Amino acid sequence: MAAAPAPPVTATTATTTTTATTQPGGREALPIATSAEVRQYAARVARIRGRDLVLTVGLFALAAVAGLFGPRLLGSLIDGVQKGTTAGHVDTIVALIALFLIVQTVLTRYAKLAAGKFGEGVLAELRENFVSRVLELPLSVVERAGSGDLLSRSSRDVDMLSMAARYAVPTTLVAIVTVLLTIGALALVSPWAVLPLLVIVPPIGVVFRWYMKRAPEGYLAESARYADLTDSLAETVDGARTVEALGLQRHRIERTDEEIRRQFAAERYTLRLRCVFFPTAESCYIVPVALTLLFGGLGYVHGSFTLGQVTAATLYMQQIMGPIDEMLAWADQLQVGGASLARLLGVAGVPADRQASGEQPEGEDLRATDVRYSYIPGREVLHGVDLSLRAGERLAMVGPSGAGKSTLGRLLAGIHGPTVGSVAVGGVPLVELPLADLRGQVALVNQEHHVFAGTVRENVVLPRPEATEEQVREALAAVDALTWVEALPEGLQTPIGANGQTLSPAQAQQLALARLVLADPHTLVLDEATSLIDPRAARHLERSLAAVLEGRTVIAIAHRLHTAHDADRVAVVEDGVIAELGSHEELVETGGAYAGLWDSWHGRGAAAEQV
Ligand SMILES: Nc1ncnc2c1ncn2[C@@H]1O[C@H](COP(=O)(O)OP(=O)(O)OP(=O)(O)O)[C@@H](O)[C@H]1O
Repeated sequence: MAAAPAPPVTATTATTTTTATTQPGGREALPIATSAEVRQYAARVARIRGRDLVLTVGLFALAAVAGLFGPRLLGSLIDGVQKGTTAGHVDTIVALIALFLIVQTVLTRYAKLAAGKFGEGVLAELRENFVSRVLELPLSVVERAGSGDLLSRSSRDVDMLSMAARYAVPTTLVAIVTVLLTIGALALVSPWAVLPLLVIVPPIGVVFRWYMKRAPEGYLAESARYADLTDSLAETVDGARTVEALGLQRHRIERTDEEIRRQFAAERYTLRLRCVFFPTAESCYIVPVALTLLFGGLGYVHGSFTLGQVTAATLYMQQIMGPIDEMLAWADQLQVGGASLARLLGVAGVPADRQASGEQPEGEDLRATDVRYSYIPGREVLHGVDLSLRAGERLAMVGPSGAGKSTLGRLLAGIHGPTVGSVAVGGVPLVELPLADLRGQVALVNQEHHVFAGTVRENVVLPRPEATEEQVREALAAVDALTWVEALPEGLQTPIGANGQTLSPAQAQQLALARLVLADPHTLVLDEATSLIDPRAARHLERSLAAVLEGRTVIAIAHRLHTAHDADRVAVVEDGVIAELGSHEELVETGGAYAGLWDSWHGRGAAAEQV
């Protein structure tokens, strides 16, 4: 096969430190664990599951020992027949061969069972760790990495690893044990019988080293390219309407073609490695058998070996090639599994963006002190914001597009931690509160009203799984949603989301609001909560929202000036700082940016309501 150029490897070769790398499109891939970390993890698993591992290897070793009696007995049978023996002796040997075959079969069955238990146990633990690590990932990291990377790690990499844990690891261990025992059995037949095996060690060693030097990078690059492709496809599907509206089909197809080309190059590279490695290794297998027959035959003619010895040595030589082949074949799968394990473990290398200090907030006041924030290192979008809110206060944030209102809102809701400075509630920084406690203090309300696959009840109780039926109904009633929920075919138990009843955006938003009522935070940050919903639904929703806001501190990112007019204070955000802060009256009197906006709103009338 023609040599393919090696694809550029953006995933690290995992030799020194856990690393995040930049992907096409400016995305920052999640980190990949180093080979030292992968080895440490494997050693830890071997320690924790030592009993299962010893049982598995022990049973396979016993099965291999049982399998070694056959050739030896056959050899002695041939020698016996040659020298002249009784029919009874022949029958005994045949019965013994049959007995050892049965013992080997039974032991192999239990060994495979033990191997299965071991592999499934390792996999289950790894999956659980992975899921809990993914759920703890800082949102900012997921946003930077894109969903494709996470999706491919949780699907393709888990699949690859399950192949390795279920089959490659146990089979390789068994093959190693079987090869060692068979070499021992060969040496017992005659120390000379081991020599033909040594002939194939150099060529297989060379090609194996050549392969192992290239394969880890190759498989990591293959996984990374697969993640890029998944990302690109997911982006196209998510943004299908935008693609259609802006006529971007050609552009998206070209982008996908490019991703496919890169993935193809990565796969062709690893295929080329396999095309060199496997044929070379497999063509070596026949050599020791041929040499044993040749030199064994010569030795027999010269009287150095018996026919039985030659038969036993040839059978052992043939028998040993099976496990050697399995070792080499699974080495490939182990490489793939190792690369996948490095990608799964790498997720644990993402530093947490919050660390619970155990302190409890005293009071409900929210305070931002010298808050600075950068999405991309070196590109600050908030430049030192100070803001203090009393419990129960209503603050409206206004300002031009891109000024930093949403970013500040997300920091005030504790979604992201500030790069510099702090946002604290009752004296405790939000990033020092466990997530469950944080959601009971401050929450963000925005246009994202995702409906999870499950029943209406399951969707509402997400922040408080222990909520009673009565509390769920009260929460739904508070946002004016109980009537339509009860009208659904199975009421609270009606399946919604994927494969369930379809909800309107307003209904989905009401469920999100009911969730908030259950979480019961004292402070809410509203970001464009109703702007995308049709005006009639919006009015209905505003009533639901008003019920939720009642009695809470509210920071509203205001897109209508009347929201600002009705608020206790208004913050004008410009270029990442709070340029003006005061009540509507004070700001109008000062004659600054807000006064200008207010004048123009008056001047243009209701049509100019949008800021
Ligand atoms: N996820 C992100 N990654 C990188 N930069 C971002 C990200 N989100 C926002 N920004 C940048 O941060 C700056 C502030 O954006 P932000 O959305 O907070 O402004 P805004 O005042 O809320 O604007 P709008 O009213 O249009 O929503 C902008 O320059 C924007 O491009």
